[in-house]
Formats: sequence, C-alpha cells, structure tokens
Amino acid sequence: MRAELTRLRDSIDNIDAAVVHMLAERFKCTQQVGVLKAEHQLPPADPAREARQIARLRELAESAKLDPAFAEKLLNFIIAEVIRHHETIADGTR
Ligand SMILES: C=C(O[C@@H]1C=C(C(=O)O)C=C[C@H]1O)C(=O)O
Repeated sequence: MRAELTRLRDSIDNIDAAVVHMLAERFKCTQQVGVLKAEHQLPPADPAREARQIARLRELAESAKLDPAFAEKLLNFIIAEVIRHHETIADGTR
C-alpha cells in the first residue's frame, strides 16, 4: 500500500509542477496581451472572448470526463487574475 501511495503522490507532484509551468507560460502571454491592449486603449476584459473560451473549455472538460462546472470555475478564476493584471498595466500607461 505504501509503495502505491508514494507512486501516486509522485505522479500528483509531477502533474502539479506541469500545471504551474503551464500557468506561468499562460501568464507570460496574457501579460503581453495586456501591454498591447493598454497601448491601443482597449478594455482589460473581453467578455465575448471569455464566453467562447468557457464554451470550448466546458466541451473539452466533458470529453475528458472532468466536471464542466469545475472547469468553468477554474477558467473564470484565472481570467479574473488576468484582468486584474491588465488593469494594473493600463493604470501604469495612463
Ligand atoms: C487575455 C485576454 O484578456 C482577458 C483575459 C482572458 C484570458 O485570460 O483568457 C480572456 C479575455 C479577456 O477578458 C484577451 O483578451 O485575450
């Protein structure tokens, strides 16, 4: 039982590391989008784009057997942080 638990926890640790690295890459991209938006006086949030992303992610979640409501909550949580960053970038360029 111990060996099995250790094996599973090792995999969980690897997956958590991958999630952190992927999120870091995503935030690098969204920071650049924030700079572009600030330069062109575009609003920090784009609700139409968000609606498309959420619909897409819910479909992906369903086919991956992940709860779509959880996937939506997670994406909304991440997007809220991105919008906060974009507001900070815009404030700095005004
Ligand atoms: C990154 C953008 O800015 C915001 C953040 C988004 C995201 O984190 O995916 C999506 C839409 C916008 O509300 C964007 O407009 O593409």
